[in-house]
Amino acid sequence: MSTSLKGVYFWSVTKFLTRAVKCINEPPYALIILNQPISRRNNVFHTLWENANLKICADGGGNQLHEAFEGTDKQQMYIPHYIMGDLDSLKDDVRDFYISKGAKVEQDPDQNSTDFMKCIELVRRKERESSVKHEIVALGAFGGRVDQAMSTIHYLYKLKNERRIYLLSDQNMTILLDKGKHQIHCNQAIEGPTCGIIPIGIERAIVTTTGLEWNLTNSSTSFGEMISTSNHLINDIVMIETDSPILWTVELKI
Ligand SMILES: Nc1ncnc2c1ncn2[C@@H]1O[C@H](COP(=O)(O)OP(=O)(O)OP(=O)(O)O)[C@@H](O)[C@H]1O
Ligand SMILES: Cc1ncc(C[n+]2csc(CCO)c2C)c(N)n1
Repeated sequence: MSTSLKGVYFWSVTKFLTRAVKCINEPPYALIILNQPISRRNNVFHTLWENANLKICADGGGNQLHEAFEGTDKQQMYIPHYIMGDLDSLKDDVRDFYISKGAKVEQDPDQNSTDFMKCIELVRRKERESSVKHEIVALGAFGGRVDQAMSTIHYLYKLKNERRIYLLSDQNMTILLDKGKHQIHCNQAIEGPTCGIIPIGIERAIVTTTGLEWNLTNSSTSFGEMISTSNHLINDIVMIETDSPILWTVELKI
């Protein structure tokens, strides 16, 4: 994944939530809607949707999209390009509704990969056709099944050298920071104050931070030793240097 000349990775985790109009300077992204409730109160959904180049529902994610806007005009507005998965969750009436509105429904029965991974495979396929590289925003990544949440984090690891993936849930944005230096641009009107640095999937990490209330300085972090949760942003720029991949998670005020 690309870094600046100084080898620093730049992140703007709220850029998706604040873009008023499609911005040509930002990399295109694919929005993947997972099978978790979409809150109608979530007033950034429209922004996320409008700015996405490719809109995909992962199987039962189609039911969630349909249900979230049931009985409103918006149900007709939010038509995904694809519904993809093994399709053991997509309801027949939802499938028929979206097909009638022009969505493509694709079934992949493979029982060794999740619907989320099938959606990522679809993004890869579309990229081979168009040579456009997408970042990925996955909506509804946490809040339900723990095995699904862990599987999603596992894919962050698998894809860490391929592309940026942002996991969104109702109250959080989560990304994987690979080993190296990271400059995270936070918009405190939307993000924080609460954040965490989670050394999951590795033995331990040595981490140094600035911009947090409880900074780490060459601190060793691992499960059973110390992990930084319930930390607070105190700056719009957070710097994190780590010798191993770690999760960065920040609360959203949306
Ligand atoms: N309870 C949940 N919590 C978090 N994520 C979920 C949950 N349920 C589903 N997902 C995400 O939404 C995607 C689509 O889920 P769906 O319920 O349609 O299929 P599934 O059969 O439960 O999942 P899969 O086939 O991927 O194992 C999953 O691949 C997963 O990424
Ligand atoms: C070691 C191992 N554990 C679990 C599964 C089951 N599984 C993993 S992804 C998936 C698809 C669900 O739509 C299913 C059934 C497997 N195949 N291999």
